[in-house]
Amino acid sequence: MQLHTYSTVTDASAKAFDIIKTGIENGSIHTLGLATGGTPLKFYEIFRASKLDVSNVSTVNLDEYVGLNAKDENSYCYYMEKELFSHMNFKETFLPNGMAADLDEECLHYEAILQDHPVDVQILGIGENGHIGFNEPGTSFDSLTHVVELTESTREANKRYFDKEEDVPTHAISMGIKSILSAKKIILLAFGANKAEAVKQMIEGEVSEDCPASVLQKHPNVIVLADQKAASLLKEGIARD
Ligand SMILES: O=P(O)(O)OC[C@H]1O[C@](O)(CO)[C@@H](O)[C@@H]1O
Repeated sequence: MQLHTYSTVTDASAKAFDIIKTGIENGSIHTLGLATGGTPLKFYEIFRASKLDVSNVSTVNLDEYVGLNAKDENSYCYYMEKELFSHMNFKETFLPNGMAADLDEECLHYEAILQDHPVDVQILGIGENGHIGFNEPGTSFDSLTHVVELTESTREANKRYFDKEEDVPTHAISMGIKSILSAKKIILLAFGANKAEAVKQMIEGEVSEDCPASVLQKHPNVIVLADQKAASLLKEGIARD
């Protein structure tokens, strides 16, 4: 795992975009894995301002809430349209359908989409409890796309986007840990002091399902782009550049 630390979110996000831009321009990125939440907002701002030609690029998103339709401002589908897709010319874009009548069927369907669109680079955020996608602590490292019951800590962290706490969905569809690990390259963004403990566990902790992000230690090509606050609990002297 490589770690790069930056003094600003903008610098770290610009680095993430540089890597993606290079891959798209040299033809090595056909499918881009995308994330939602607060973390990648600056990355998307830089991305959409670039007006990069992405007509040969497909995207797959990590997750979607169950029960929110594409017009719901809190759905990840709405978020992606607003922050990126409506500004760009992607070939095709995929998110799990949280409105599917048969959610288990939808998980199989999404996993088939992932098989047809192997992810070249996956953008990830990290939850305060170490979750990646919506894979909460305890999720099997062998998991594929599945329906997740959200933990109280994740619902609490995400309630800032909703009018009322009870509006925060209780379930989501998420790519599984195994699905995420099949990406050829992973760029994890982590910003803010509230992510410092999760970043420490991810990088220095033992690889354990108690911290889903720790599984990234086993992936051969992971770059962590963190601000100094998120990296603040790491041991002095840990390899960084
Ligand atoms: O970027 P945020 O809003 O801190 O959220 C962290 C993670 O939690 C989620 O919002 C939910 O899984 C992810 O999309 C994100 O990577």
